[in-house]
Amino acid sequence: MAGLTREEAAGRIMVALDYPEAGAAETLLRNLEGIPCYIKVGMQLFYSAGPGFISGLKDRGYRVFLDLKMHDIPNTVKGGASSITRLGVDMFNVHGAGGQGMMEAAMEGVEAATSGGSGLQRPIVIAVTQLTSTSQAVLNDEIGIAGSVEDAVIRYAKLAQAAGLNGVVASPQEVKTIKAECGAEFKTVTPGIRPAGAALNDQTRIMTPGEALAQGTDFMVIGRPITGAADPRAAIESIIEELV
Ligand SMILES: O=C(O)c1cc(=O)[nH]c(=O)n1[C@@H]1O[C@H](COP(=O)(O)O)[C@@H](O)[C@H]1O
Repeated sequence: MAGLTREEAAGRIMVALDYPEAGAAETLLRNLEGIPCYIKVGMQLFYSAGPGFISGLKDRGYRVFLDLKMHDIPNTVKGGASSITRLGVDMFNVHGAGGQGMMEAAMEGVEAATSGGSGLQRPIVIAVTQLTSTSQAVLNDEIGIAGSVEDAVIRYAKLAQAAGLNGVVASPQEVKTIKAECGAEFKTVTPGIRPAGAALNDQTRIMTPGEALAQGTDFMVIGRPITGAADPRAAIESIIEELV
């Protein structure tokens, strides 16, 4: 629908390896072998498999998004960002709720790790806005933030941009407004992707892969619709098919 090549389409998909240990993740990777997708490692797998798993992915040529959603005082986040940068990942995230100062500290951490001829690449740094599991009702009535989800997301996106970050994690439903407010170059990474008919699980702000691409999203984070499928390779192939 959007004229992407198969390779471009695969490159926009970030497969979320939400597994309890490396063995299960390796089984999935073997199943998807040869598909040039991005790999997302989140807290469940990283806390279990650790930095060695990340270097293994990099050695095999994968682009890696390390999703640890750092949210702490600026000094701690700065140190964490340096350590993550030294793992050689292509992308990592912090939580926008830490505010502009915390996000600036993350960028200082990246700078500290990459300066002085370290030879390390600068990862793309993005901020989590409002989780895609958060509904309008939960935001207003439970968390106690007034206004629309979209307003809250845009507020974080602008703070992230002011802090020098490269983009945000948000739902595909907010992509057009983020791009309008922050510019086309500001990256949008969107979970909450559900092929037509797939189970929503705990996601609330969702779109199909084709709809998300039409909104102009840069990357789609997709976990269970692929990892929970009886045939994960067929599942990702069918998503790629929807995007070309
Ligand atoms: O930062 C993320 O990646 C993230 C942010 C967000 O708002 N919502 C969200 O679902 N995610 C992650 O994206 C993935 C979505 O997985 P599925 O719901 O299984 O497709 C999970 O690994 C989540 O941790």
